[in-house]
Amino acid sequence: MERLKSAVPPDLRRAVGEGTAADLANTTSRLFAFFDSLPLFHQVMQELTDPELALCRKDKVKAVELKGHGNACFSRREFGKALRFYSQALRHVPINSGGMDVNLVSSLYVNRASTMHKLGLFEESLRDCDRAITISPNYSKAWYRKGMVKTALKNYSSAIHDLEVALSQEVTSSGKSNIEQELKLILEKHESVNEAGTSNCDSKDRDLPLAGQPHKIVIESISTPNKGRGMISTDDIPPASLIHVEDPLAAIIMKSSRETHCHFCFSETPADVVFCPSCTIPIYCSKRCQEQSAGHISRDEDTNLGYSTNVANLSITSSCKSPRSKLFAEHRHECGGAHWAAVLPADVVLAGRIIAHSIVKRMPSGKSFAFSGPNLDLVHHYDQHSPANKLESHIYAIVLLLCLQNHYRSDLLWTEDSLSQLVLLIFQIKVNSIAIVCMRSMDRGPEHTINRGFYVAEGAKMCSVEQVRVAQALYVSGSLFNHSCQPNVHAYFLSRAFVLRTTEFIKSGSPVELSYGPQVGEMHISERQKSLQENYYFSCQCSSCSELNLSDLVMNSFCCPQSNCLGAISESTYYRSKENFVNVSLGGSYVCKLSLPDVSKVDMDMENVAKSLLQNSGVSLNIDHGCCMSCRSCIDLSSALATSHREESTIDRLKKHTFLDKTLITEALQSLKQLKKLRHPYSKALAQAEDTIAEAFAKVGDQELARKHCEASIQILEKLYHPKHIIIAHELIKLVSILLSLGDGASAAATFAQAEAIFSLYYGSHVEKVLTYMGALKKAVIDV
Ligand SMILES: C[S@@+](CC[C@H](N)C(=O)[O-])C[C@H]1O[C@@H](n2cnc3c(N)ncnc32)[C@H](O)[C@@H]1O
Repeated sequence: MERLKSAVPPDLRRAVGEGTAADLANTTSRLFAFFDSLPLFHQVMQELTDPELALCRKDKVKAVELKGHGNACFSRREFGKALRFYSQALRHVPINSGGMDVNLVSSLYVNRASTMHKLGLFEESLRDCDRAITISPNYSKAWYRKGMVKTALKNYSSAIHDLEVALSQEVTSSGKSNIEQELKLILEKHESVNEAGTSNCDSKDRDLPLAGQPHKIVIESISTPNKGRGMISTDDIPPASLIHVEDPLAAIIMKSSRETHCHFCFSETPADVVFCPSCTIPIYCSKRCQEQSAGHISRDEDTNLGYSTNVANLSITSSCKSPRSKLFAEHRHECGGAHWAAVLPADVVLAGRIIAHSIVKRMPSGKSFAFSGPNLDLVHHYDQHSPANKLESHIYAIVLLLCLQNHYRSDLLWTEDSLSQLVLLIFQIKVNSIAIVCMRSMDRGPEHTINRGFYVAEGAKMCSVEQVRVAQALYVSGSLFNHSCQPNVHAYFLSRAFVLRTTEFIKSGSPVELSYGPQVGEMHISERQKSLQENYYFSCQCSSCSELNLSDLVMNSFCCPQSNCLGAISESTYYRSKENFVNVSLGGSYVCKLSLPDVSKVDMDMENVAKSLLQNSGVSLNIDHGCCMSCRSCIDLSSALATSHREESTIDRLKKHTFLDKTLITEALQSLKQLKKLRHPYSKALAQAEDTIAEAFAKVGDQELARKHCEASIQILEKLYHPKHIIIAHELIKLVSILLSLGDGASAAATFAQAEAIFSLYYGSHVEKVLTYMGALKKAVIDV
């Protein structure tokens, strides 16, 4: 794309960069006319759309070669490596009905099944056997392997059936006698051992979980004076109520998760990963996801296959009704050899999926029709974008349109207006799409340092999760929720479904707002304002951005040099006007204007931290950066900052080392001591330092000290966030595992109950679905 960008002449570049949304018809058609006469453009389009040049074509020769490597590793008993080679072979082998070499594909499934059997991955192995049998029902080796895995699972009667089928299909006498021997052994075991339950081997290929039903709560979209449209509640809503469940109009995996997560449901892929039948790019956790994403669905596509969540009970009035999403094979138009979808940025490919969805919905069979995108009526902020962004999106819109036309051929006619619509859609996606976040389990050996993780007693499995952004999606109704830095709803995902739950009581008529990322306690007001302005083009006026609050005062602050003063010293300058407003600026730039909280409601912490600002009403007052907000003593801020960064990075070394020696911990403790002299006792830097040190002590087995530092971290976090914030629950979970290791069952149970109560507020009945470790931890707490 850089080649195309630099070929655009300066006058056209200027016209595009300085143009507004009203000029789009003109700027897009001028740029298209320029590209149409540019040989380089046609070369780029050829590279992107010609299947002969595609890097993602199926390749039988390569598949055979990879199978050979797999076989060699298997004979050397390098099963992990063999598994990877067989999977890669399956990725490259043609598996669509046209070019499929049936014997090669089914032997690959069976070889992978045998490898997974060796690795103890029984469920996965059985699924591959079934895949081989579906393709080659008379394939003796597939039935044999299936029988052997069932034997390992002690499911003898089923294993006997499978081996009998294998025997009836086997043609070689050596093969027959081998199966007969196994059968004899199994029959003996069957007589002496009780039967195990049947395994749910094909569960992966069955239905995805339902997201659950939202409460019958009415939220509606209204027009607000300064936030555009927004959602409000038309009823009182209790805390922890499920208020919204929605499937995406379209979604796309992030590049960083392409090799680890299913491209349809976005869960982590199992060992028996499934590939696209026509190209080598997407990977899926099951055949079911593959079919939904790439097409080839044998059942009626309009039938609800069990995954889509039912939003029928959710009353959303006015213009924000979500179209009942029909299943649409969103990868189908990208497939077929060309690799443009793997090369273009995710938001551009997402725009392509939305257009393809609308094309497929309206496509009258056998007739050409004019392109027009879906009328999503979403904000785009086109005019506020930088000239570079505008030019880039123009180029992507032209390229995408031609890629789509290449797929739909003469069915798709387009006009200048089509290009303007596409540019706007790309900008709508920038502001309205939502990152799908999943909780990745980090269940490794106890030697690993973890994020938000915890350890249980010696020898037990360590369970932990970290948040990963796996995909980007557009939700039609979900796009109408505005932002607050102190949200009253929590958003999470069940597979592709977007779920919203209230975290506090919401009075009828109040705004229902989620966080776009920036939150009080997580980010300082200056960072929140900057992030929201840069990404969403608004200046936040939520309650936490319009009134002075403790969290913002202390989060990045230093402590006062006067020994008995709890005042905070900030990098920001606070100027209080006679009208009792406080103007905040940072590094000479204005940040925002805040009102003073009602003095009668100010708690002691806040008063101690910012006495000067709160008490001298009716006079103007300047608290310069580096000066105490309570007693106005000053420190050398730049030297304090430099020392703090140095000490923080000494402590952070604990996270980078797998094996912690005594010196590292001693140095970290020294740094913590220095940090405590510098940083305000409620500052984020101290909370993080305490947390890192707690994890280090847990790792080396000193659970008493781990407990002490973990509790210190929680105490600070309770000042920065409110005590029922989800961050506190994650920290409490760490404390539970430390308490379990100490054998303090009573404290562990009480702390677990505290964390569980907070999580229930955020996830309701979905707690264990989202935080998969909770079930095991609960059991550990009960068992102690
Ligand atoms: C995902 S949309 C939300 C719905 C939007 N208000 C509408 O009318 O379609 C995001 C945009 O809404 C506006 N917005 C969201 N939260 C806001 C807030 N707290 N204050 C001001 N504008 C806000 C901004 O223009 C932002 O770019």
